[in-house]
Amino acid sequence: MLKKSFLTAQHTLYYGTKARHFNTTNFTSPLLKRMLWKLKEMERASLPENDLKEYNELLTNMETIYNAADVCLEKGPCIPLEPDLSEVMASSRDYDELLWAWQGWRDTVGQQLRPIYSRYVELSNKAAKLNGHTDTGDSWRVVYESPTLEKDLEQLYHEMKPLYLNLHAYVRRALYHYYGSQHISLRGPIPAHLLGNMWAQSWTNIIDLVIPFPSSTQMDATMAMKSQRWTPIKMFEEADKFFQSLGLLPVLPEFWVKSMLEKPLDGREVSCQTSSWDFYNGKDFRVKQCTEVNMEDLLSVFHEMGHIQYFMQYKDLPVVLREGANPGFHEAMGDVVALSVSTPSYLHNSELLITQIEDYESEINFLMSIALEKVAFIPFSYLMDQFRWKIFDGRISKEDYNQEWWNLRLKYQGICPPLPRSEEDFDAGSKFHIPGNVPYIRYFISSVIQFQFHEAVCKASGFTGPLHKCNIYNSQEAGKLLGDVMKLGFSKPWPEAMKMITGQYNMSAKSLMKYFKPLLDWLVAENIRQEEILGWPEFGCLISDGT
Ligand SMILES: O=C(CCC(O)(O)[C@H](Cc1ccccc1)NC(=O)c1ccccc1)N[C@@H](Cc1ccccc1)C(=O)O
Ligand SMILES: [Zn+2]
Repeated sequence: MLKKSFLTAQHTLYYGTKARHFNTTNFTSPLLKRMLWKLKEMERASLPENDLKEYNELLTNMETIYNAADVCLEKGPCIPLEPDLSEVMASSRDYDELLWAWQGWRDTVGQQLRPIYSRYVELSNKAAKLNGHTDTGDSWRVVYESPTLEKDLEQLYHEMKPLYLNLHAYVRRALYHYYGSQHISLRGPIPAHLLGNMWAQSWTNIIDLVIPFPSSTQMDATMAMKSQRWTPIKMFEEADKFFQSLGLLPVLPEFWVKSMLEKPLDGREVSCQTSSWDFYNGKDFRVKQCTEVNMEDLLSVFHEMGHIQYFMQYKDLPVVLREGANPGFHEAMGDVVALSVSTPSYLHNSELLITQIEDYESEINFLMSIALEKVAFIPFSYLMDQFRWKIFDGRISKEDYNQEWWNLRLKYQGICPPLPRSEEDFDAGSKFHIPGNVPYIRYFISSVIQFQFHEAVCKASGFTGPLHKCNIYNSQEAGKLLGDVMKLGFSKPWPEAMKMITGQYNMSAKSLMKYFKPLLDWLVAENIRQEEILGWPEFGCLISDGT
């Protein structure tokens, strides 16, 4: 991989340097200007050879540490993140067992990564400056072609904040009832290890603790998938069928042969971080996923098949334009389709949901299950690059990585570390995308635009009911909207692609807020009834030594 990465950089340097000879100011073709602008973005290829070699080694070391990490039981096996530790975080309801997994993962991964990360930051910034950017954060943001990007994102975050605060207060109350007042304060943040996920980024796994109407329909497609002996292949076939029902492209035969759809049983060490790959030859597209048979992974399958669909739709463009309109678009396509997959109507048609009761209580239960995924994710996906942008531009110095990480986790998510943390730790490094050098604001943007796309494709399909009941299965009109934008790749500025789908140029949280309106109304009433405090005026966890 190191050898290939070096050869790729040489290729990028050769063509990027050639592109730099052209002054495109007076060029008449916008497409040509765009292609040359893209070619000039050489990233790491601009580094002197020895720096480039060191940079690639740092990235490889960080990813190796992350992939090889596991947590060892006193007597007995060492267990990896996927699927074992994630399963503990999802299903354990024992405060101390959750604490063991949460701390073990961070002790193993975070501490090793810390010294490597600060050197990676230095070299990454050096490359950014050689490409004419102020720092790596600047170079990451330039792909969105928007001088007001940071302000626009802050505005979107504030539009959605009331929804998050009400969900947070309600969930805190439910966890307070279950884990008790010695662990949770109703005026404080929520301990980070109690939310059903290693990073508290998705709260769907604690639906059983927070379900508003326990006696009404609880969508549990996971049980049905397991009892009907679904397999990972079947999950990908279902996704492929759904995309075809929209008039979009089926995956090619090679996909089924060359993808890795399950964790290998032959003991091979693989990275179980999910990813999709375009081999740029117009026919080889692959997913690598350690798929488990459950609803969460079914949605992840749709997410990845959205990447694959994008690859196939733009496969005939010049290579330099084979990208999403912006990285958020590439992350959103699969999730738009997944919003339909989550509906009782789709699950019923797939025989994953027997009863389909349409009463108010089932509707609130349903909206809660979607909010635990999508609303809980908003502050997490926002803070991940607030953190890194500040490191890259020097506002966060390497001595303060962990303190600043927890300041942001408290400020935006209202969660706290259930154990004392120090600057020996690097808790941000426990999330793949940090050692994996994968920007994260794309997922925040996807969270917003996927609801704009959902509203647009539902309208195109002729659906007129409430957004959360819309299932676009079999709608060629819906598929055409998405397909036409995916065919553009990176050839047009993303606002034009946005206008093609939604009729407007800008990102807006209105669709997301419209989707969750019935739930927000219920949450506000419930929180008033319980006299909840919105937010967390107290700031720390009740650490077990009673402080
Ligand atoms: O990381 C992922 C899914 C993996 C991916 O598809 O976004 C993957 C990330 C990755 C992995 C290795 C190298 C680079 C990126 N992205 C792709 O495979 C990808 C991205 C852009 C174009 C083509 C493929 N999801 C995020 C956020 C998320 C998304 C959707 C639902 C829940 C959570 C997470 O799990 O925290
Ligand atoms: Zn993705």
